[in-house]
Amino acid sequence: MELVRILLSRSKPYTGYVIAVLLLQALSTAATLYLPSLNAKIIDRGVAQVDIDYIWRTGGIMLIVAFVQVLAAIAAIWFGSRTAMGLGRDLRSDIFRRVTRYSAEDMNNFGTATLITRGTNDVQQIQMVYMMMLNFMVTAPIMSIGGVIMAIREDAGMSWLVAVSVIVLLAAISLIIVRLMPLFRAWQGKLDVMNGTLREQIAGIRVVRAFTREEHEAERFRTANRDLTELSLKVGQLFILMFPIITVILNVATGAVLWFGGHRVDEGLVEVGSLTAFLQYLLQILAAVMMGTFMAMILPRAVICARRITDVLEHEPSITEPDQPRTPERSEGVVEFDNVSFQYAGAEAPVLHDVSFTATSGTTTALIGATGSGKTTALSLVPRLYLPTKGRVLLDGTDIAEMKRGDVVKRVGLVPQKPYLFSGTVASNLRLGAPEATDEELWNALRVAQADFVEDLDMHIAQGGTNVSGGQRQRLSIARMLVARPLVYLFDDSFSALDVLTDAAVRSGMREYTAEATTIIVAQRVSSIVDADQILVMDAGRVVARGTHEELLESSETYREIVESQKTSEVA
Ligand SMILES: Nc1ncnc2c1ncn2[C@@H]1O[C@H](COP(=O)(O)OP(=O)(O)OP(=O)(O)O)[C@@H](O)[C@H]1O
Repeated sequence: MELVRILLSRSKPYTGYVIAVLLLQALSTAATLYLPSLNAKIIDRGVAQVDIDYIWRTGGIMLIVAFVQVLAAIAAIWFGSRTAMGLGRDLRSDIFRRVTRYSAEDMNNFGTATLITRGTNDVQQIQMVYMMMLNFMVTAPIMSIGGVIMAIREDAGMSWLVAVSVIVLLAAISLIIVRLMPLFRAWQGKLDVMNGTLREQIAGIRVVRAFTREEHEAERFRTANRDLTELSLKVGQLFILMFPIITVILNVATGAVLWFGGHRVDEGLVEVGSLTAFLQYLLQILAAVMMGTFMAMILPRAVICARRITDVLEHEPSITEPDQPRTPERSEGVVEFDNVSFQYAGAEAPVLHDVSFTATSGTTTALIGATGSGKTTALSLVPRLYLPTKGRVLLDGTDIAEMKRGDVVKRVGLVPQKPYLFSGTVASNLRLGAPEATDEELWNALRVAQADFVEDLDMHIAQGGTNVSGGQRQRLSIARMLVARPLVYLFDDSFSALDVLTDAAVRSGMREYTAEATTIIVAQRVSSIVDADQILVMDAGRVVARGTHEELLESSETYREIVESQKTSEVA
């Protein structure tokens, strides 16, 4: 079972701590078990025979035992917490490390939201169960078995009372738990729905406002929220029921012990002190039973979480490092697509079919075509975000599948369609690919990328770059790539948020960077690519025409249509 595997394998670094917890808990429980029998002695010998000296002495021992019990319990919890928290930290960092090795395809398959939940909430569940296990694992068995032995030693004649109380308590708690479990499972589902709704609404708040859908969305959220609340109330009601029921059982058990015990004291079968001790042992046994049932209640959830975490940790990234990596002998940045086809995992048909072209250094290759024709997909094969399902992508003559990821990334820079900025400053974002870049280099890249809104390199950038506009984000991410100075520059529709004049200014400024490099541009606007050395016209995943702007105007009907459609829209 995954939970056992996770706990056993990951406890290894904390073996010393785990042993300490177990020993300390054993000590603390033994002390707890010892106390009632000392109490019995004080009553039966000290009080009954008015032996003040004996009362003092045994009372002193009780004090020391109680002190040891408290100290051992505190220390056990301290070691237990450190172990459980340490295990949680290790798990989280392993999940993080594994996820950073995932390819784009793996990320698509899992989904960001669930990976976050698994790395936070699920780990927390495991931590909690582990912490309880460490503390109950020793306490509950010792307390229940030891309690039974000690109780029988005090008065064997009433042991049937222990059996009856345990059975009644178990039956009552089980009845409640059986009704709670499905509610718990449903609750997890409802929580997911509410989180999902909330996430979607916050992320899409602008669209909601733009289409004045606030009322509709509020209603959707209200429903999700109400479902969760109703279920939580049901869970709460059962929980509330649990406490009075347990209290009643404990009190009835106490009453029964006093009733039957009282008669036995009358008959001289047992002494008062032993009766008191018996009562305390009975309560301890019932407490141990409650611990056990509580564990049984939270265990299934942890089992599910462990399974979800194991799925992440054992998922082999779909793109792995080659066993014998090859490094290209040249460093020119020549990109070659050799009969490349590509199909997304789970998709019904390929989105690229037999794409072949070569982009050499010092030249610009442009991809143009209808929405969904596969331009972005083709571009994302260059930095090895995906591997082709057929054919090869070569970088300086070497298949990128055979290169180390680091070697590919060093040579290739991509400005994605939706650029992402990290929380920090302009400088920290620009230095992402070149940590040693000087301020001067940053300013130069900003100037070329027309990011003239930046007045200070320490300007704050919010998570995701949400405190700058879409166009500004694009300029910053262009600057970020310029700073890294790769051999291959990939622009995925990176100029779309720029106006025509800025677009032209950026492209002409970039020549000082890209003169020797290979540039591949995906563009919607023909004006962005008229100067390109070769233009590939894509349609439904195929390259249907290639050539310069002039050549294509002559030869390609599709290209002419694209040019015409843009002229019409410009006039309009
Ligand atoms: N992660 C994915 N999983 C499955 N199919 C995908 C995925 N991403 C894109 N596709 C599909 O692949 C096809 C090509 O998409 P791609 O993004 O490469 O097109 P594009 O030419 O760049 O479009 P646009 O100009 O709109 O950016 C589309 O039909 C799209 O539905």
